[in-house]
Amino acid sequence: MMMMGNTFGSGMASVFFLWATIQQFFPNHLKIAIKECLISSIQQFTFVQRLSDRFITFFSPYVEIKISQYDGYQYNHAFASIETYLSEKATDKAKHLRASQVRESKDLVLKRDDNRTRDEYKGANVWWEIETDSEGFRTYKLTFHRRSRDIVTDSYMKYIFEEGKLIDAKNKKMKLYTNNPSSSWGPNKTALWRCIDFEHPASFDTLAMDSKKKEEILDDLAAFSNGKEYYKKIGKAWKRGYLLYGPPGTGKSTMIAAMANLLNYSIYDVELTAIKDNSELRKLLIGTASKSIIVIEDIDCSLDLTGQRSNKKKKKERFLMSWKKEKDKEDNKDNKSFVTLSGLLNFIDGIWSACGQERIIVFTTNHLAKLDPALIRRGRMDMHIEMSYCTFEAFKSLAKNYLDLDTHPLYTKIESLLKEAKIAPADVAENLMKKKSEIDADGSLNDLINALERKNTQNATLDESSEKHGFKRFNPFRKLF
Ligand SMILES: Nc1ncnc2c1ncn2[C@@H]1O[C@H](COP(=O)(O)OP(=O)(O)OP(=O)(O)O)[C@@H](O)[C@H]1O
Ligand SMILES: [Mg+2]
Repeated sequence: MMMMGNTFGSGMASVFFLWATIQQFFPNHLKIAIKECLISSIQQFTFVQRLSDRFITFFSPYVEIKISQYDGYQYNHAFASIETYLSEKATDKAKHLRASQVRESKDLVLKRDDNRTRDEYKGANVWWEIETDSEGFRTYKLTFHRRSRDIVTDSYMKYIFEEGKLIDAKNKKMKLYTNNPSSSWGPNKTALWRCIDFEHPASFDTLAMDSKKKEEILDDLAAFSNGKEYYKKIGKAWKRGYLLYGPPGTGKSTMIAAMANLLNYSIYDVELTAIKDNSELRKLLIGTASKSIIVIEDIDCSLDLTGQRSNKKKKKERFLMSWKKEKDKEDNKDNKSFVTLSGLLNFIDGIWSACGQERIIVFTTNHLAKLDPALIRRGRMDMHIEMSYCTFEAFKSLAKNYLDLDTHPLYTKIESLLKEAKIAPADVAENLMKKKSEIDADGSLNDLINALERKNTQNATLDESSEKHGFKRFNPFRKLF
């Protein structure tokens, strides 16, 4: 076809060149005769081409439709539906299958495991093929006979998109995506995100924290997820930011998992240090789907996001950044991120955030005081949630969870020790965990009491030495809000 097109083009050029020469040198009556002759040969040529087109179509009567994983920067959700449909539904027609066991189910689940699958719909045969380009982006190619064109375009495509969505809803499969290039997860390897099924047992029922605070968070999440019309009415992008702060082991990551389970959202775990620059961050964030939680853990460690820098310091940093960039270009081995605070802020409240709807952004930090006030101001991070050391109320909820205990004679002692001790729920949970085959509530509670007493002695020693040296113990988690 291509060759035929070229021949036709160069043939036409020669005809026009000939005509120009004739115009210049030939008498009128000859010109008219030659003109008529030329017109009839052009007509014959186009006729031959039409004929050859029909000939090719006759011998290759197949039509192809391509569905790519990404439409520009945006993830193509039709692609995801096709993938779900093909991997779960079209197994009876596939030659190669993959068996796996899913969560609580005892049965093996069969999934398609070949690159080419035949499917049948209302008597029409179609073939699906997956192609991966050099950058890792995938494209589904659908091939069918042209006589099935109407069935395929009018109803088969609609059918598979709907089926794919239904299967996803039924399986309630949430995904955990990461952009970390070092992770070698499969099977959905893409250049932007890699993902696995998200299966975390965390829930708000098992999360030990102040019950009033928990209630507030649950109400906020419910208002957000049902707020489609409200956000539209007030003209705001349907998104919400949560900042979780507190010492290590107080349940920040657990709360994110509980949020995902509650709302049935997928999680995008953003590794900022693996992102080259602001434009790569933008690409990544635009590639996220709706109904998702975008998580940036330990934001203070991921980037230099400290606030109130002096101009002099800023200038010096900018100089160092550009120098480093040049150096990176040179040896291309330093993996440092060049995402800036403004790049991040731009995403949070810029137009990028409006590209997708129903998205939650969560930042976590152990050091609230280290963050730039611009990053955590209200409106950007709508709700600031302090995850604190274990209180007696949180302990009771952990004991109920781990030991099935509502009350115990040792509770009074534990309550008074907890008033002094700064112990994370993770450490309490560690002591309450079953160490033998049988639950030994007394043993676990005594372990906890020993741990609390040790903590209190350590704190007392620290306080004593602080007083002696005339400084106060620094508390980075002082409540700012
Ligand atoms: N509030 C809590 N309620 C129930 N379990 C908790 C709580 N906090 C911590 N845990 C337990 O401790 C483990 C560690 O908690 P998690 O990873 O959520 O802490 P974190 O605050 O994210 O810590 P880090 O700041 O180090 O990331 C969890 O697997 C969970 O079992
Ligand atoms: Mg964590």
